[in-house]
Amino acid sequence: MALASGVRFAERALLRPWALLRGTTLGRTEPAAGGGGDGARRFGSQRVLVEPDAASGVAVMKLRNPPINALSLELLTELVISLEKLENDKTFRGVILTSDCPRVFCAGLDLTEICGRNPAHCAEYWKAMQELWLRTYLSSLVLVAAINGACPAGGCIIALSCDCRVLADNPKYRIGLNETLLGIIAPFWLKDTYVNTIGHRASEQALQLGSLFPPAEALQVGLVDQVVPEDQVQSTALSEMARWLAVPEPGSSQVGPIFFRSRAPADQEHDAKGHRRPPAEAARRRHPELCQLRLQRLHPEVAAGVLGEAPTEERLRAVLPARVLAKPILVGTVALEDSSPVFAHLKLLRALCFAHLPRRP
Ligand SMILES: CCCCCC/C=C/CC(=O)SCCNC(=O)CCNC(=O)[C@H](O)C(C)(C)COP(=O)(O)OP(=O)(O)OC[C@H]1O[C@@H](n2cnc3c(N)ncnc32)[C@H](O)[C@@H]1OP(=O)(O)O
Repeated sequence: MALASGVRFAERALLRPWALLRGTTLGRTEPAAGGGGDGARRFGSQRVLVEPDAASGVAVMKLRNPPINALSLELLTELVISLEKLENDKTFRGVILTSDCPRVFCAGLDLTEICGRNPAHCAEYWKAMQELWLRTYLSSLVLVAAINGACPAGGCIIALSCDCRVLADNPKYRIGLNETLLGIIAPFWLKDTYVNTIGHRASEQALQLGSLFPPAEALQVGLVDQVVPEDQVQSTALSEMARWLAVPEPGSSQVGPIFFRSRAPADQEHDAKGHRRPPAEAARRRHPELCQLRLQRLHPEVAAGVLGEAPTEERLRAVLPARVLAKPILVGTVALEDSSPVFAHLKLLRALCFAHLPRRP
């Protein structure tokens, strides 16, 4: 949610996602649907459509990377840029995140970005993913997720990074962190995000089992705040947004993501002169491990030994999309440096570990 109003992401140099973009048109501006009589203009990029309403200070941001809104490097990058653009525009205080693709909110990481790619690409991809997480989780805007489709894995993380979640009541629209079923072990920050939302025991169970919750269960466990008929998702999200924005000067109080989402000692939040650090820098100080993530090409046996048991080919074949498996798999693993202070906590650092599988016959 909103941070102190004067606090913005000054540390832009750390977030230079446009450098990652290849062949993407950004900043296209066109009249908003419905006339845009208030002067608000629709803008966006190839994969992110932004419909701003200057009068209410709320923008609707739609993911449109068909068919399933997989988080490709381009989509991650364009999301970061679009959010940054709105954060920099004082007109806007809230964003509703939703999908422009039927039946899917977001399928999570684009597995084609990490299968059969070289370590440099995987590292670039992993970094972009973390940047989006930091950008959403520590956003100075109120973020409401209008979840109008399936919401597994990375899609769920995006939703969890929002202040509030409204899910369409369709049993096919399941939500949760199913990473373990893919042989991906949740990094600590992903686990923490789950715990912060649904509590320790529920997270322990859900993460380890890779549970995907249908709407009623998602509501019961606290993963979403409202479940409503599909045609009411958008309007409910707008009502929720109004409720959050009704709080005077959200973020100028001590109640905001920094308050709730960190347990940082004061010296990580403030510099020697007592000035509040930019949120991205504060987050990096709290979690130096984030900066230390390195892609290492580990020998499969080493990966299995260091990172725990590698998933079997049968298991992966059962869950991974056929298109992904058609490519030579993997890739290696993302792990923390040996020198990381948390290296001992294996459960937390088994970040992204796939088995080394032979080419599909
Ligand atoms: C804030 C930053 C993010 C932090 C992220 C932290 C880490 C997250 C880890 C992950 O996200 S790993 C990815 C896990 N994702 C999944 O398990 C989703 C798998 N997909 C599905 O469950 C379904 O596809 C769906 C999303 C429910 C949609 O079902 P639908 O029946 O509508 O479509 P499909 O026929 O299944 O798929 C269409 C097409 O898309 C391919 N595909 C599906 N998922 C992915 C994916 N994640 N990456 C790449 N490609 C994917 C699928 O293979 C089909 O391809 P085809 O060529 O048409 O056969």
